[in-house]
Amino acid sequence: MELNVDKIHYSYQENKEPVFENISFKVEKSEFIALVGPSGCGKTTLLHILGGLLEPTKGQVLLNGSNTDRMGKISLMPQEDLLLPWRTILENGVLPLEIKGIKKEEARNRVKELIKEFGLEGYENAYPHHLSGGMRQRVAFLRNILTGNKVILFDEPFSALDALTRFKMQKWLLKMWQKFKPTIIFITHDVEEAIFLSQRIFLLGKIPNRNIKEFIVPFKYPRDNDLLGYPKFTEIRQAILKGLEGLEE
Ligand SMILES: Nc1ncnc2c1ncn2[C@@H]1O[C@H](COP(=O)(O)OP(=O)(O)OP(=O)(O)O)[C@@H](O)[C@H]1O
Repeated sequence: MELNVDKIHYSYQENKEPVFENISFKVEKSEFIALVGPSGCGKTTLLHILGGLLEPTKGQVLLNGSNTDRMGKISLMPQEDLLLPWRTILENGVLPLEIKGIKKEEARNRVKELIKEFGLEGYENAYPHHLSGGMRQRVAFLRNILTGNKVILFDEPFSALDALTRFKMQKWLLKMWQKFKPTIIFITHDVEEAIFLSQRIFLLGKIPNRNIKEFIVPFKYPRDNDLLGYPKFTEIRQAILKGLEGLEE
């Protein structure tokens, strides 16, 4: 699904300084976009608008060209995985299918198949607290894939993970993205993570800039560790860091 953000403004309260004004951008079907910016610039607010949790004060968000209700069509993945602690991994996985009214047996079989693909085999009957942070994120992502939503918004999903798990999860996410082809918008504070994962990076400005600066990441997929040593990687990182520094002046 493609997303078209058309001159949106947002204020949490009337007469208060807006979080942003006049933001426009377009995201193509199956694109991977990273969203970076200084703390408090409005990244989460923007994600909540895209996901339909908030409505823009002005402007509109079009999903495949239409101004329909976005809730239920776009998935939001926050840092906390939102798994139900009293349900096993299998039972957590079947939730979106249960909601769609799919028969129990069929739902369980579909989830079991995916559990394998998501590297969670053997954990079907475990509870979320038995799993590592990275594994819980996989279950959360599996659940999002089962909703059938073609746009997935990530709000710093890996920031609580240790460096090695995080790197493994980045590679895993890219693999899953290539397989299922959702459109992804991914907030991160980590510039290297943004470059490693995405095709384009949006740097969200701060008051009074409040606009979006775009960086193209030209590397092909699949991507691997050696990317971090490429001169072009360093060049993009420097350009983004310079952009971030410029916002602090
Ligand atoms: N519910 C709310 N009511 C009023 N103001 C809010 C609310 N949520 C966020 N804000 C304000 O809106 C601005 C943008 O916040 P937001 O959380 O979107 O930024 P962010 O870029 O995601 O920040 P961070 O990187 O620190 O997570 C901040 O000034 C914040 O204080």
